[in-house]
Amino acid sequence: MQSLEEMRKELDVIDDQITTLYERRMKVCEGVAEYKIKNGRKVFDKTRENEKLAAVAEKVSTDFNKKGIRELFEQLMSMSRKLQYQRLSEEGVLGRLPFIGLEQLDLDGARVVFQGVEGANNQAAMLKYFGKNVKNFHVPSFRDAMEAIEEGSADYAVLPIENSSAGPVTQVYDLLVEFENYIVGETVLPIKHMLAGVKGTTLSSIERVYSHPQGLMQTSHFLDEHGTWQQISVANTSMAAKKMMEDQDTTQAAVCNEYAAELYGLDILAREINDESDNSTRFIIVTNQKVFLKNASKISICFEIPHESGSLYHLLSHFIYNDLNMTKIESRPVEGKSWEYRFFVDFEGNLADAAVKNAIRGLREEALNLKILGNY
Ligand SMILES: O=C(O)C(=O)C[C@]1(C(=O)O)C=C[C@@H](O)C=C1
Repeated sequence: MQSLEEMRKELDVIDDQITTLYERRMKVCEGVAEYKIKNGRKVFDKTRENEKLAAVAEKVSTDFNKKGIRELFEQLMSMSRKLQYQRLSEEGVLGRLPFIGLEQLDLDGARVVFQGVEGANNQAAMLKYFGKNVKNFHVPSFRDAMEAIEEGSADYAVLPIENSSAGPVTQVYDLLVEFENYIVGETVLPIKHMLAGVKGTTLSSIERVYSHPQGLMQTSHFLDEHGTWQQISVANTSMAAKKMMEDQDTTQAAVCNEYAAELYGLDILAREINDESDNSTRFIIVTNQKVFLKNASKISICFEIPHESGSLYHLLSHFIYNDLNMTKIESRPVEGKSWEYRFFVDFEGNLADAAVKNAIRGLREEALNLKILGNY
């Protein structure tokens, strides 16, 4: 039997050959890129790649090696594509993205819509971002807020997108796909939940507790201690508070913020019942124009992927090869396609950066239905 040293020497010789061949292959790919730039051809050619993968798998013997050689060539062709996108970027033929860069947002006389009623956390987020003199109105649902912007009755909407303890506000993710509205800003607000009821309500008189599903989730430890209370979801925490005022019923209570409790004349029965003491929610600012701030530093996109092994891995490699820092990934089911998912990715960058254009070009060619949700 050969010694380990001898086998390693043999591997070194083989690897030298592979390395030389790799460089030679990439040199040819540079030529392919030049050809494609000149002739306006797409970099990604799925048919050619599939033919290549089938051909190389034919040339090796065992199932293990067939799988291995496919993976190796998937990787080689993926590197080749990245090199080609880079050449396209250097030649300035990446194309323009349909977003207009602005020095600042047009906030003059802006009308802002938020979901809920007076006292909602959405309202507090709006006041934080736009200041207390902002012209505003509220609507019953997130969908209504999206529609208000789309049809132009509001210029901006403020929508919650994620909570530090309860996670994503999934409905807002889905609406971002459905509507031609774009994220232009974000703000994070600490959220402190109170348990509030009308005068005379006590912890022992409560039978039902009302709040937004996120409010119920974010206070689940406290609510679990009162397991007999029925938990009822309503559209907004402040709507729950308003309902308490309207019903004047001591068998029910609301999970809402302190301002809403005060506004609707409720007593606070328990303070800061949120599971996490630093509970906070991130809100996005949405508009109907494809604009971004020139100093924006975060991009949100979403895309579907072919239902094939390795698809997500290959798509995400566009971030790695363009040195882009991915900060978040979420997935949501695709409507009408059971067990297929749409991915939402946030990464650092500005739409004017070459690296970003390069990554988006690659993602657009290889993903299905890529949508840029905003740069902010
Ligand atoms: O043949 C091409 O068109 C190439 O760009 C080369 C190559 C490869 O590396 O083999 C790379 C990307 C395409 O998706 C298909 C194949």
